[in-house]
Amino acid sequence: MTQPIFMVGARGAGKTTVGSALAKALGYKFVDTDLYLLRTSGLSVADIVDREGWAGFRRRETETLKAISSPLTVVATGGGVVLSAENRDFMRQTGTVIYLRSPASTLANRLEDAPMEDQRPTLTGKPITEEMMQVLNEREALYQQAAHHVVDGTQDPTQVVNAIMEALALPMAR
Ligand SMILES: Nc1ncnc2c1ncn2[C@@H]1O[C@H](COP(=O)(O)OP(=O)(O)OP(=O)(O)O)[C@@H](O)[C@H]1O
Ligand SMILES: O=C(O)C1=C[C@@H](O)[C@@H](O)[C@H](O)C1
Ligand SMILES: [Mg+2]
Repeated sequence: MTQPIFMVGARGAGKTTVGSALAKALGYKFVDTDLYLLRTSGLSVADIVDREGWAGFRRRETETLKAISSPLTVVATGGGVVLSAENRDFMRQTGTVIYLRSPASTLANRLEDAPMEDQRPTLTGKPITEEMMQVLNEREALYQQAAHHVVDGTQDPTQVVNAIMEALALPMAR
């Protein structure tokens, strides 16, 4: 299997953390749409949203997704990548899509510990637990629709990597 592996899920799901560990375990390259955008434009998500609105950010995200996806690569996506049918189709058709699934309470706890507001400006204006409940209500079906494999993301990152390897029927990481 050489096609890209796309990590999807909500903010705090571990797409960046687990995706990077998975790439290491597989000897794949690791890329991240949020970090690529930050590095290439010099603008944080909050900066882009201030200047261009969420629609501008989503346009850039779609361009980035297509530009950085290549064989033997793990791609950590942004939490909202599944909102676009174009993105969902692209990922499903060109790669293997892993949905890292955790309840809103787990996501909110992680985000409270590491808010990174520049990269995660509020989506709803609500407190974090309510925001994550609303986001999952709105997106759960889209994450499921995009995914080839749904993996429990509540375990520690090494265990999540091993669960993904098992789902992909690959030898386990040590
Ligand atoms: N499996 C895990 N167990 C415990 N903590 C985790 C796990 N995965 C991620 N974290 C922690 O949760 C926080 C968010 O993780 P990460 O940045 O990887 O999420 P993300 O899905 O990439 O979010 P975003 O959509 O905002 O980019 C980090 O502080 C990270 O250390
Ligand atoms: O869930 C979302 O909509 C987002 C998640 C982050 O990864 C960033 O892509 C951005 O903050 C938007
Ligand atoms: Mg991330």
